[in-house]
Amino acid sequence: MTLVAVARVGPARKSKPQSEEEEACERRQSENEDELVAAELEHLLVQEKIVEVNAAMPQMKPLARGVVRISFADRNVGETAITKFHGRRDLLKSGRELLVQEIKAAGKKRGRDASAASSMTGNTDANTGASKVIDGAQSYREVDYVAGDLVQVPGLRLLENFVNANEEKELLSRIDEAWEVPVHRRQPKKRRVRHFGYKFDYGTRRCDASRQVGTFPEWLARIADRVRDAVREAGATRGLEAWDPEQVTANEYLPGQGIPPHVDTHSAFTDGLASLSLGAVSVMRFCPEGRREGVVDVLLPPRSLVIMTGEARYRFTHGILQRKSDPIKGCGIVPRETRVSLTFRMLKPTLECSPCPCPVMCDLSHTPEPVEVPSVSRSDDCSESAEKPTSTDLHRGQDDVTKKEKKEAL
Ligand SMILES: O=C(O)CCC(=O)C(=O)O
Ligand SMILES: [Fe+2]
Repeated sequence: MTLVAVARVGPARKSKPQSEEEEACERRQSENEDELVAAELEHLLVQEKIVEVNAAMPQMKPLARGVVRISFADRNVGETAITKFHGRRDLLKSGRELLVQEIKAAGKKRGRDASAASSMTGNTDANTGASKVIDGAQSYREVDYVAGDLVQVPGLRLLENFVNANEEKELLSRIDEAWEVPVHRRQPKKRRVRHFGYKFDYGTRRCDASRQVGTFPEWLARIADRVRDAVREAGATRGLEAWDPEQVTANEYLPGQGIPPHVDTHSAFTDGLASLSLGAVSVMRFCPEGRREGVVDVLLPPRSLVIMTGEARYRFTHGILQRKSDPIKGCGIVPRETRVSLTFRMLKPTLECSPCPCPVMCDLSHTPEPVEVPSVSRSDDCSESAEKPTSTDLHRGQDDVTKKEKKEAL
């Protein structure tokens, strides 16, 4: 996979030239200058020990005035370079600030250059040089710190400081006692997981309600009670007064690890999901019906609880991009650290989803009501016989997770 960074140097260019000749001269100079910037960047990659001398160098291509596109064949090298270069004024001989304006995985998609070029024409905050939303899921976006009710994703709620630092420490050490050895071929190969209450089956994306793997240990039951009260309160208008978590999954995300966009299986879990973040900040991406338009990135601070009810639970996919750093408003590009999450869910007594709040994201078949065709027999809504593609398959626009990784990582 190729990673593309668009580096831009400031400040603004010299005053407008008077004659055609001066203009041509200026153009030549600026073309030269951009070649020089490209050469300087190349030199910097070696100097900063990001690539080795004689190693295959990233490709540098001047794109427009003061803009250089850098293609990295190696994702890690690209991300390291970007983390080290962004926002620095001390790197270029000219003393101009280096801004990494866009970074994305280059695919075979057409119009790639056009999107890169459009990102240079006014999408940059003049004061900070930070990149704004450029192209939905295709690019790095700066994530604002969002808390409280998140209006763009109805039913999403973030409660900060849900546990304190001591509780966080204790939880982390308890979870760390016994990570599971992957047994299913689709169980995440890289991300470590642990299940409480019921095992999650990565093949069916459900829990086998007949196979309880024990009750919650005391340390988890205490937190589960608090999560129960918070979800009940958040979902009071949706009839979640009796919500009680029965299954908990612990996930460990090392830098560069994530979870593909998905909706938790409609037929297996009730409305109301909650996830507690521990250890480090991360960014969760929500997409309406898995589409890139309307994507919302939400910062999850450590010790916070994110609650999904209604549309957030049934209609929006949620996922964590596989990144080594996240651009966070006011903090710059923040390297990822190990995050552990505890996801609390309640099982449905039987596999059903009726009436389904969002049939396109449902794992069960929802056949439209028959319209005066008495001779055609139809299976009931929510029959298991005709499964739709999974919600993960329905997702479009995931930028940096390959199909294979998607299958493996969920
Ligand atoms: O890590 C998280 O917070 C989310 C995990 C998740 O979405 C899941 O286990 O279904
Ligand atoms: Fe989930």
